[in-house]
Amino acid sequence: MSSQMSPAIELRGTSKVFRTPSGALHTAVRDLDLTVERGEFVAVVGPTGCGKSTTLTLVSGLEEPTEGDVRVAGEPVDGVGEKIGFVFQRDAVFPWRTVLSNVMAGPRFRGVAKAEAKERAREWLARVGLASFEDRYPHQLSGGQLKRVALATTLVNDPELLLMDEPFSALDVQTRALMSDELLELWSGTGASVVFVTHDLEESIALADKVVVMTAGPATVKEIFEIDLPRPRKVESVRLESRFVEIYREIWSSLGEEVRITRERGASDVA
Ligand SMILES: Nc1ncnc2c1ncn2[C@@H]1O[C@H](COP(=O)(O)OP(=O)(O)OP(=O)(O)O)[C@@H](O)[C@H]1O
Repeated sequence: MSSQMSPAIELRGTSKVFRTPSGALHTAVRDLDLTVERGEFVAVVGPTGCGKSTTLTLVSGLEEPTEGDVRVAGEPVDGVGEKIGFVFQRDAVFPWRTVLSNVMAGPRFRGVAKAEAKERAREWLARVGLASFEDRYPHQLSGGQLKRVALATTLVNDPELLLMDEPFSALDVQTRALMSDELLELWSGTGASVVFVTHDLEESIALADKVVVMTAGPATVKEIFEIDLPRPRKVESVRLESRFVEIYREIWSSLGEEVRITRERGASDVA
C-alpha cells in the first residue's frame, strides 16, 4: 500500500511498559489495536490513569512502544514527526515573545523565511480571532485567548495529524464550548486527522466521528462508537438532540463500567 493510501495512524498489538522509580514494571498500554483514517476526528475516552496520554505519546514518537507496531501515514514512527501537531492542557508558549512571534516560531524553526512566516502567522491569528492581539505577551491574555494562540501556533505548521490531550479541560464551561466550535470550524478546512483525548463524554460525542472507549488500565480498546450526527455541528445545540442523548447513553453503559472498575481498584488500594 502506498503511504498516500494508508491510514493516518495504525497501532497493532501495541504495548508500553514503564519502569517506575522503585524499579517495578508498570504496563500502561496493552495489546492495543487502533486505526485512524485520514481526515477523521477520533475522540478517546477512558477512566483516569488508564493510558490515554501514553497512547498519544506513542503516536507522537515521544515514547517508543515496548511491543507492537505504531505507524503514522504508513511509516513506522521513528522520533517526533514533522507533520504532527500537539495541543495539550497546558500550552507551551515562549513567555518572553509576543503572540505573533510565538505563532511564527514553528515555521521559522522549519526554515520558512521571516516575511512568509509572519504572513502565515498573521493569517492564523486572524482565523482564531486574535488579529488585534499580535503584540501582546502571553501573560496579558485570558485562558481562552491563550488556547487560541496554541491552536494558531499548531495549525500554522499545517499538520496532517493533530494530537490533542485534554486541550480544553482548564477552561470554563462557556469558553470550552466556544473553543470546541472554533476547533471544528478550523479543522473542517484542513483535512487533518485528529486524536482528541478527553474525560468529557459529551465533548467527545459533540466533536468526533468516532469515540474510542478504553478499558481500565492497562489501556486497550474496549469499544468503538461511530457518531452519526450530521456536520457542521454546534456543540451547544447538538447536545440537545435526541440522537445525541441516545449515543451518550450507549457509550456511557460501556465507559461507566470501566470507570467503576478503576474506582473500585482505587478503593482497594487505599484499604
Ligand atoms: N513515565 C512513566 N513512568 C511510569 N509510569 C508512567 C509513566 N507515564 C505514565 N505512567 C503510568 O501509566 C499509567 C497511564 O498513564 P496515562 O497518563 O497514559 O493515563 P491517562 O489515561 O492519560 O490518565 P488521565 O486520564 O488521568 O490523564 C498511569 O498509571 C501512570 O501512572
